[in-house]
Amino acid sequence: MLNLNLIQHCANILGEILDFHGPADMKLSNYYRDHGELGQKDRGEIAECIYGIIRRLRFLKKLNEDDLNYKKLVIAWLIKIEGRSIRDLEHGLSKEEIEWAKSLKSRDTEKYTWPEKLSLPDWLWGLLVEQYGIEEAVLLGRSFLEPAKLDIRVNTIKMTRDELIKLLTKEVTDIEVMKYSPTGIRIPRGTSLSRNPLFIEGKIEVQDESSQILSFVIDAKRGMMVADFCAGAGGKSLAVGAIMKNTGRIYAYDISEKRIINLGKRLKKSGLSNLFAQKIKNEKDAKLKKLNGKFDRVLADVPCSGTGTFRRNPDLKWKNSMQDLDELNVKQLAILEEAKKLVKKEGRLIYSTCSLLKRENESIVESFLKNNKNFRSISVDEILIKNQVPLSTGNFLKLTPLHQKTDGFFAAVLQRID
Ligand SMILES: C[S@@+](CC[C@H](N)C(=O)[O-])C[C@H]1O[C@@H](n2cnc3c(N)ncnc32)[C@H](O)[C@@H]1O
Repeated sequence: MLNLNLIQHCANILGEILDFHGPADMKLSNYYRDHGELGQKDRGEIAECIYGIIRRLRFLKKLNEDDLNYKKLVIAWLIKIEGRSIRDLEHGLSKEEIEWAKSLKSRDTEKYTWPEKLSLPDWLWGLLVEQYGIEEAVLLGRSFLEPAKLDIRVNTIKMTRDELIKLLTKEVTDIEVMKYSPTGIRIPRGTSLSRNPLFIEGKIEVQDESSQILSFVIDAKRGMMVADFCAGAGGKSLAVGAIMKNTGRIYAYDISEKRIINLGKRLKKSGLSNLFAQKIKNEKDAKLKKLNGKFDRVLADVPCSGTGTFRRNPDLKWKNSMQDLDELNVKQLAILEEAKKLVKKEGRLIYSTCSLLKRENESIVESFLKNNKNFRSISVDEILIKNQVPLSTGNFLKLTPLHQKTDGFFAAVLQRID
């Protein structure tokens, strides 16, 4: 619960974050760095408040009559979402602010539209309703408002999940064994791990359950050649490397130098020696040519709207537009068209996004299959069964925070059949 002395800090941070230039978590870290007087507990409470406000920004702005007065946004969040009483807040507020806070009580929020109540942009609400129907869209919208717990993957190169649980029980009270991923546990959000020896020694990684499940969908076997086309900082490459028990070879590519450098740092502590990371200029980089037709598995975890990750990255709600979605669609198909060239005969191309939108998922796969008759979609369910993942979502992997309590995620497995 927010200590009221921190209200002004929260208002200052909102002033920096709400232009939505740059990631919210980075701006928050920068603020903490410039305000060394804020202790660990204060930082936790501030983060809770800031993310709570970004999650419900549209609703809170509406209450605020669209006035971007940052302190009032914090007050509205405290009163309407956190249920704090006005008397509790009084000593930190001016007379005018107290009067305004009192007026909040009488606002009739029932008459707000669904996207206002659920704090979603109209364009996205339209797509969700079209795809899921209004009832499920409302439930999905509500699920985006629930903050996610912290998901951990055990690095099975170094220890088992049981060993991890035994060790962690001493310091973390509420540990859940993941329902689907055989390598994961879920712990309370806000648990600080950066100085934990398990993290420093590469025995654990922070990774959402959906991404852990994907690493089993890739179905990489010992000794295989695997390419991770959009590897980012390597979360999925590292997980696959461990599943392959440090055999075979994984080539991880990304256009972002910074992410490839971060991957290198994580790789060092992972204990893996089967992973090679390289920066590429773009999906047509000449480096890739000599590897055409060489891979058993090629993952294209393409850039997307991130609609599946709103619980963790609520600022994404306010960063994308319909036009961005059009541009993303072009890029997604272009990457898939280049990634396919790396797949060998009988090999598999895995297309994935952390999006809930058909336009970025099924529609891209459909277009691809239409133009590439030498690929066919194979059942994700069957792969999951073989890998002892107790989950069934049909031909494609389709996860949502509403149904599986994971980030929203999509994957299709496309086998080369010529
Ligand atoms: C969804 S993220 C990947 C996340 C990553 N697989 C992980 O598990 O952390 C998409 C990545 O694609 C990269 N990217 C964007 N355009 C690309 C391209 N043309 N070729 C390769 N990677 C690209 C971005 O830099 C970003 O890291």
